[in-house]
Order: sequence, then C-alpha cells, then structure tokens
Amino acid sequence: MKMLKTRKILTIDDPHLFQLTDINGGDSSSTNNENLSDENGSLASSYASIKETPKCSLLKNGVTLAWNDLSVFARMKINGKLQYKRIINSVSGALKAGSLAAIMGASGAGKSTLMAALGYRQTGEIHVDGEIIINGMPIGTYMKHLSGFMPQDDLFVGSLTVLEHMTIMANLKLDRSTSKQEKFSKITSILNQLGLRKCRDTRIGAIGQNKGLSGGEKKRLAFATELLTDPPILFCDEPTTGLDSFSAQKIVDIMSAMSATGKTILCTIHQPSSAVFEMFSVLILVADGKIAYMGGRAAAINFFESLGFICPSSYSPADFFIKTLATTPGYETNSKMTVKRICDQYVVSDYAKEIDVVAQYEFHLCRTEPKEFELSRSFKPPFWWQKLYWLIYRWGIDSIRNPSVQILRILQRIVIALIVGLSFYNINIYTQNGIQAVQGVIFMFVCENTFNPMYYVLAEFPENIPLFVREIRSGFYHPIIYYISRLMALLPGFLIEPILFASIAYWLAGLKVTWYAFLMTTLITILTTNVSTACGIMFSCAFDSVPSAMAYLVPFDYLLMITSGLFVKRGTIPIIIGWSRYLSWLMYSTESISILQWQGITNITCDKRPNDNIPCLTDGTSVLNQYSFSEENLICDIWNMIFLLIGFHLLGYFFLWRRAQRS
Ligand SMILES: Nc1ncnc2c1ncn2[C@@H]1O[C@H](COP(=O)(O)OP(=O)(O)OP(=O)(O)O)[C@@H](O)[C@H]1O
Repeated sequence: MKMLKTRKILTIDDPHLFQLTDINGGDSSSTNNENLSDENGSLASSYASIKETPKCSLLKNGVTLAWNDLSVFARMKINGKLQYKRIINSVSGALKAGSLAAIMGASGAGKSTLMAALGYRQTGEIHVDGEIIINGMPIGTYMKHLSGFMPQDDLFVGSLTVLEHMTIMANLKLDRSTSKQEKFSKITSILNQLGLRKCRDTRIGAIGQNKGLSGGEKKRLAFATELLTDPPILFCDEPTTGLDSFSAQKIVDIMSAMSATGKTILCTIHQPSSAVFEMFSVLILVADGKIAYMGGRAAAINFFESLGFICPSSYSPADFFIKTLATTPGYETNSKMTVKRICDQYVVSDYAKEIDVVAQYEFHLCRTEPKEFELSRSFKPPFWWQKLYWLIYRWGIDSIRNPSVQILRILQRIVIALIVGLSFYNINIYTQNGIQAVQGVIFMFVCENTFNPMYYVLAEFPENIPLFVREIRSGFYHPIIYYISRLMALLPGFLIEPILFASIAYWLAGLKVTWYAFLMTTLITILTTNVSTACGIMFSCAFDSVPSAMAYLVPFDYLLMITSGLFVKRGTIPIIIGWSRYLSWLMYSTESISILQWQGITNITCDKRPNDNIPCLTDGTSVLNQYSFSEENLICDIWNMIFLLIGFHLLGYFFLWRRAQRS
C-alpha cells in the first residue's frame, strides 16, 4: 500500500472533509491528535473515535468508506475472445461518516459502476480490483446486511399496497428475533418519516399503469425499503431521476437529514437543481472512469477556476461541471484531452491529497488493527420456511389481485373443452368410426394440456426475474426458495384447469363410462399439464429472453408431437430422432389415456363395406397394437411422466441458480 511519507496537519472546512493545510516530513500513520487542528472541534475526536471503534460499533459510530487504487473491469466477449474493458481506472478516495455525497458526471462516465463496486453490488461479469474498506475492514458479503442499495429502476410487485410491500420486505430482511410489533412500528415510523403514511393502503401499481403511486412516491418507497434495516451506509443510484424538482428536493432533503444523524449516503445524480445540489456535502466528479474532482462542493468551483474553467454566473455549477467533463460531439479528441488534463491536475492537487490522507489513515488502521466484522455473525436471517411463506404470500396476493388473467385462462379452458366435447359428442366407441374419434379426443386432451400451459409459463415465469435477480443480489433468500414459491403460486391454476377441462370434455365426448377410467384420465391430464409447465419453466430459465426460449422450444415441441405415437409408429421412428420419444410425455400421456379407454373392450362392431380393404379392429388390444401401445405400459408411462416432471424442475432450478450466480 502506498503510505504517505509526509506528516500532515489537517483542518476541517466542511464537517465531512479534512482540509490539508501544511505538509511536514513524517508518516501520516504516526499523526498525533494534538497536531490536528479542527475548526469544528470534531476532527481529533473523529480520529479518536475511529481508533477506538470496537469490533461491533459500526452502527453506533457511523461508517467511513475508503477505497484505494480501485479499478473496475467488465468481462466481455469480442469476436469470440474473452476481454476485459476497464470502466473505472485506478481511483482512490474516502468518505467520512455523516457525508452526503453526490457522484456526478456525463452519461457513461462510470458513476453507477463505481457506486456498485463501493457497495459490493457489482454484477457477475464485473471484476473489481483494488481495496475498499469500511471502518478499517475490507468489504465483503456482509455489505448486504450493513448497507442499503437503492437501484436506479423501481422494481415492485405492483399489485401490493405500500404496507403489504413493507411488511413482506421487513419479514425477508429483518433479524428473525424482531417481533411482529417491532416490525410494524418500524414500518410505520419509516413511512411517516418519508411522507408515505397517507398512501399506506394504496397499491404500488405496475409500470405503465396509471393507478398507483406517483413516481416520487415510488422512489420514496424504494428508499423506505432500504431503511428497514437502518443501515449506516446507503448507496442510491439516481434517486431523483424522473422526478420533478420538488419531489427530487424532498428526497434529497430526507437524505440530508439522515446524513446529519451520522449515516453515510452516496448517490449518483443527474442534473440536480441548484437547491438539490447545495444539499450535498461532498461532490465526486467522474469522467472517463477517473475521478476529476472529489471534495467540498464550493471548492470544486475554485478547482475548475484554477484550471481556467470559469462557471458563468448564469449557469448552475452542477450543469457546468457535467458540461465541462462531457464529450462534445464532433470534438471528441479535444474533450478527451480536457478530461485528461482535469483528472491529471486533480490527482496532484491538494484536494486529492486531503482525501488521500483520510483514505491512507483508514488503510493504516485496516493493516495495523485488523478487525473482524461482528454484524454478519450477530445477524440471524429469518428461517427458510418464513421466507418461503412470505414469498408465497406475495405471489398469492399478486394472483388474487390480478384475477383477470386467471379467470380468462379458466374461461378459455372451459370454451376449448366445450368445443372438443361437442365436436366429438357422444362417441360410440364400439364402432370402427368410434376408434378414430376416441384417438382424436385423446390427441386434443394431450395437446391442449401441453401447449397452452407450457407457452403460458414461458411468458409468465420470466416476468419477475429482474426482481428475483435484485433480491438475490441483496441476499434476501436462496434461489430454491424463490423457485418453490413461484411454483406454489402457479400450482392451483395447474390443478384446476386440467380438472375442469377433463370433466367437461370427457363426459360430453362420451368416453368410457367408468369412474376408474375418468379419474385416471383426469390424473394423467393433470400430470401432462404439470410436466409441460415444468418444461416451459426450464426453457424460460435457460434463456435470457422469451423469443430465444421460443426459438428452441418450438422445434422441440414438434419432435415431441411427432413421436407421440399417433402419427408415426414407435418402431418406425428413424434412429436419428428415436431418442426423443423417451422425453415425449405426449407419447406417455397418449399411450396411457388410450390404454384406459381400450382396456377390456372386446366387442367392437365391424361395419366394413364389401370393397373396403382396411382390416377391422374388433377389440381394445387390437386398437392399442395398431398404435404400438401396450396395456402393460400404463404404470410405467405414469412413472416416466413423474420422472420427467422432476427432471425438468431440477434443470429449471439449475438454470435459475446459474442466473443467480451470474448476477
Ligand atoms: N457489464 C458491462 N459490460 C460492458 N460495459 C459496461 C458494463 N457495465 C457498464 N459498462 C460500460 O461502462 C461505462 C460506464 O457505465 P455506467 O453505467 O457506470 O455509467 P454511468 O456514468 O452510470 O452512466 P449513466 O449516467 O448513463 O447511467 C459505459 O460505457 C457502459 O457502457
């Protein structure tokens, strides 16, 4: 680690920043508190408090974040070759407890990437190099408990009310020992603090829906969610984007009040109004992945002036900084040179040195007084079954509040069952024409209960994946809990729909009139629906988008349909696609329902015309033989479907888990 080889005397001109005023020889690590002049009388005590910080005093004393020689790379494939693109370029800095810092810069400068790295929330393809510490401890997975991270996009389950959302999140995030009453008072206090009390029972509303919370209220709700754990450090990615100046000011006002109580808050921010800009105590300007300035707001004007960039009085300083650091179209080379000059000048400026002193002091503590992080050990997350309960509750409410889709699906099933039943109305299975009609109904049973639910989940299951990815990254639950909760929420539909379909179509079509045949056919129909949905879920988890999943699923479906046994006899299927029949639950389903229909049938009449060469099938066994089906396969077919159901779910879960790992 680079330690400063000079002894520094520090003063404060901003409560959150250390001001370098003199440089003598010596080592900063040996800085004496009596040498520190502190206009606010807080610097010496703040150093003392850092030194005295006991292992688990982070929450009490606030947190100081420091980073040294930090670079961030994105792993990407270019022309099939794995390459690393540098997004953040060797930056250092420090942020004291109680700071409200704004990271600003042109679009694509690296603000979000820097903040995600500092908050330990980088995505899977991002590689972070360098040191980041909090109160002298290297950051790690414990950051999920210690810090709040408010992402740029608001992702909610829109059908929940504000109170329901907060209750569910409290039950997923808070320590298991927190009582129901404590959770409720915490939620009420946060909602009051953020001015959300009046919309406690308002539904959040989905994106694109008019009814629900306003944009500003959604931002405040996202912020409220992060406050549940009362984190001493908060990262907020563009908390004011899309808000009018009044709502933006309201949010930053709340942040400012919180930072005054000792919380460290770091925000990326775009074009703040002058009033909002003035509320930040620390400004971090990022350009081309480097820090162009870090320090007090007012001092930034002086720094830019010293380089010849004078902010016109008519300009908001925030706009001026961003404009100066942005790349002007047509003048890319000049803009790059300007940015390079500003960044280079900043690195050797006193502003950078002040920050460096704080950072190096923190790193010195980190090395000389290594501490263990106690919070991660003292925090006891809710039990898995509590998380499962709250997630099922969430998806359950979502289904109940969005009945239109469920009702529509059930109505659609009833209509299709009526069409099938009436088209094959009252078949006489004891005739040669009856054989064809029965196999036709069976085909409809299998197809309707395969393709309809399969394509429904293919589109439905990925809908909440972005929310899943975010919550997994925040460490709320394990992917298996999410997977099971989603299945449980879908299950009622996938039981009711096949039962309704079988009950209507079976009796209208006049299939075999025995309870055994009917109940077993219904059971196989339920199994067919559930194997199909498992396959749909597997494809939706395996691919990043519905169109890519469809591109692979459609040919797979054709293969399954061809090998279902109705179109090509089993023995005549070419070897090249012969393997697929083992995966074809359409074949298992068709065979097993056919067995139930033709088992024990012996007296099929032969109404052959004299010049008809097609042989008569006079009993059920002959019908089954005609399709290469065998009566002994009934139980085997059912087991095969159960194995496929389990296999598809295992694969589906594996693909979902892999996504979670990638994120
Ligand atoms: N995973 C990634 N793979 C490749 N490039 C990436 C990745 N993440 C970010 N980048 C690139 O890094 C640069 C910085 O991105 P970042 O999102 O941090 O910028 P930003 O300053 O927050 O921009 P904005 O204000 O527009 O959100 C951009 O050029 C972006 O394209």
